[in-house]
Amino acid sequence: MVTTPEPASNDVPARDTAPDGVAVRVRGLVTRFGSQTVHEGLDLDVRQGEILGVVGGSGTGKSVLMRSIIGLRAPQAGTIDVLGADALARDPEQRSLIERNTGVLFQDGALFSSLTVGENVQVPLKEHHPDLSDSLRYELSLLKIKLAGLPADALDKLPAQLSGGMRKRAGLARALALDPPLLFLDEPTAGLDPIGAAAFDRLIRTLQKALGLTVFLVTHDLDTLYAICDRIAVLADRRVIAAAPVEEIERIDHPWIQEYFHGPRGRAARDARATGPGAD
Ligand SMILES: Nc1ncnc2c1ncn2[C@@H]1O[C@H](COP(=O)(O)OP(=O)(O)OP(=O)(O)O)[C@@H](O)[C@H]1O
Repeated sequence: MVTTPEPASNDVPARDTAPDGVAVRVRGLVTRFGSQTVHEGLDLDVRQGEILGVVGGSGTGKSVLMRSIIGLRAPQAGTIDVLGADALARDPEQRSLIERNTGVLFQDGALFSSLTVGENVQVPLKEHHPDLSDSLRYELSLLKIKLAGLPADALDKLPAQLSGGMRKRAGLARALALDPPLLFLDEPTAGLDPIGAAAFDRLIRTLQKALGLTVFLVTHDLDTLYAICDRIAVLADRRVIAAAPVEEIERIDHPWIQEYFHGPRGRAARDARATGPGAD
């Protein structure tokens, strides 16, 4: 695997392992918007090396949770630890360490529309490794684009010239630019047709295994949950009511879980896993 260079000696050391096997630890999280309480004492562990699927009804605070973990919004209370660093610290060194160790794919890809795909992938490289030569940066962006399953000629295209599925892959290439051990994905298969969604699921699983990634994945897609997630965390009643493998989650006697996992779509996703190409 090609890796980005070691930081300079006066820099914060890269940290790519969790001290105790827990890559992300959230404790007592409280999130409020005005009089609306979204999270009330939410606890969650993301274990190193797993794909954790985060599910819950609309408005239960999945995206806000993800944004809090990656430091885009400060909660009213609680602690968030990412690879042993305090994610809520304002200390720029801690922030930089977390930024360098996390890749994020937002729902719409969040690419800069005026930059080519290659330039988009180079943005984090320029920010965190300004000393890299242009040619090395170019080579790295090409590598990431190929890793994300895009053809080399996608490098010089603008995001608007790509299909929705290709834009997601370009966003994934950018998320992987710094070789982060932690990947955050917000609704990665939303808007993709079933074949494209299944291909994207397989890509995430393949990359996760090959690169040893820890993945936090917000989704509504039952097929994704059954196909690639090691554990599922369910948000309801302003907290994580369960975090376990899908077979255990299905059995929990909670109205939202029963409706979600045992409705027609849940049954179809379960059947697809049992009979599909990925079945054991
Ligand atoms: N910046 C904001 N200002 C005010 N309210 C917000 C803000 N961001 C989120 N909320 C509210 O917080 C709640 C949780 O939002 P969030 O986007 O995390 O939900 P979600 O679980 O991801 O939902 P969905 O599955 O529909 O995407 C919602 O009620 C939303 O309206």
